[in-house]
Amino acid sequence: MSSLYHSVSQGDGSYAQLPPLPSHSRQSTSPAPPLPPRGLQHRSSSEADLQQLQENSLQLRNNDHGFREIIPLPRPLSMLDLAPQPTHGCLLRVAYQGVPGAYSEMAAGNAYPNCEAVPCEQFEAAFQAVEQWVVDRAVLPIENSLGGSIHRNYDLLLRHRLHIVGEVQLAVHHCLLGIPGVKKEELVRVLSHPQALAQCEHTLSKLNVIREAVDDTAGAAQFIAANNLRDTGAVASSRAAEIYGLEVLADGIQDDSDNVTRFLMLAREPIMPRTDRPFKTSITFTLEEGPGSLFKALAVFALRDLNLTKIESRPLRKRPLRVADDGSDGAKSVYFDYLFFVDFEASMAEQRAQNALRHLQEFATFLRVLGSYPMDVSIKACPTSQ
Ligand SMILES: O=C(O)C(=O)Cc1ccccc1
Repeated sequence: MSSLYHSVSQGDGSYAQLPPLPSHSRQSTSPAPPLPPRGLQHRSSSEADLQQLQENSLQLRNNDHGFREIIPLPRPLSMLDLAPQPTHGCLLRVAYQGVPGAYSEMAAGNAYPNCEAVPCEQFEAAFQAVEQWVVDRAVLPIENSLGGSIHRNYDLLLRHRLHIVGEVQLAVHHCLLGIPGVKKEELVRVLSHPQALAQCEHTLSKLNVIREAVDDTAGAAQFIAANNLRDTGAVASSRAAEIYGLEVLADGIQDDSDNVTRFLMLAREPIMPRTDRPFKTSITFTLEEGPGSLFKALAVFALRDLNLTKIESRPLRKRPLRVADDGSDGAKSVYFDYLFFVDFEASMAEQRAQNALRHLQEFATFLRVLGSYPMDVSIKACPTSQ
């Protein structure tokens, strides 16, 4: 499996290359200044202090001048190093697309309480901010219980080489926002993220307004407030109303009260898969064209009792069409070529998951593990205006 899944080391349960520590906490690799000859150094010769030094992974050795010097040794790993760090997230910087008040910002706060959420104009900027060490994580909305998959974001997952390190399921509660004093019947148009507009289709068609898609929900609210647009409303969160000084003209306007969006947390490095809590693994693969090829691919999971939670297919951008000979008469067929995305309930630390992917690798023409990460088994509530 090592060619499919490699992991390095790091904090918050994830394993990343550590940035340089501040100099006061860095263990020097250059030889420590020589200690005075024994006898003058009662402290270092005492049993307790020597033990302390050993605990600090230092070794005393006579140097060329007969002085004792400290040699740093690698500190043995303890169980504490292997346990995931508590996700205080206080030092984590998490990039999201949108402006404050966006649902992605809430998802970031749910995944990493006390993190610093960093707004980005576009997803591309959020991904690059992680890749260039400007931030530690990026948040990506990936699917919604009403609107389905956010296809563009599946494509982004593939274009970049970030790893999925977590997920958050947020119950999205949409409000219709407007300039204070405006009545919802006075609105001529409503701006929002396309997913939000789709999730409020029923309410918006009753209002008979023009719908306009913008990059994010809170950005729509900010735009209306900044331009004092009395004929325009925004579908956004009640938090966006507070931030931009808008009024909630209607609350809970999504077509179904069960409106849940799933967000992915992305990092430069994968996390160490574990088996002591429910994990999910996301993969993407391509298959040879032919009867039953997808059936065969899915059987590798069924055979090992691995529950699939999601399957999605996207046209293969670089090679969307395949022309094949159909028979002796020279007829040709044109097929669409697809990339499949599958999520299954297991950790890559489990033998059955490794076996399933080894099996799939035998006939998949491409296979990549996007991440193995703790499953969000709850649905987080989004703040409401009441
Ligand atoms: O625009 C936002 O606020 C987002 O975070 C994207 C989004 C839009 C609609 C539902 C969930 C997430």
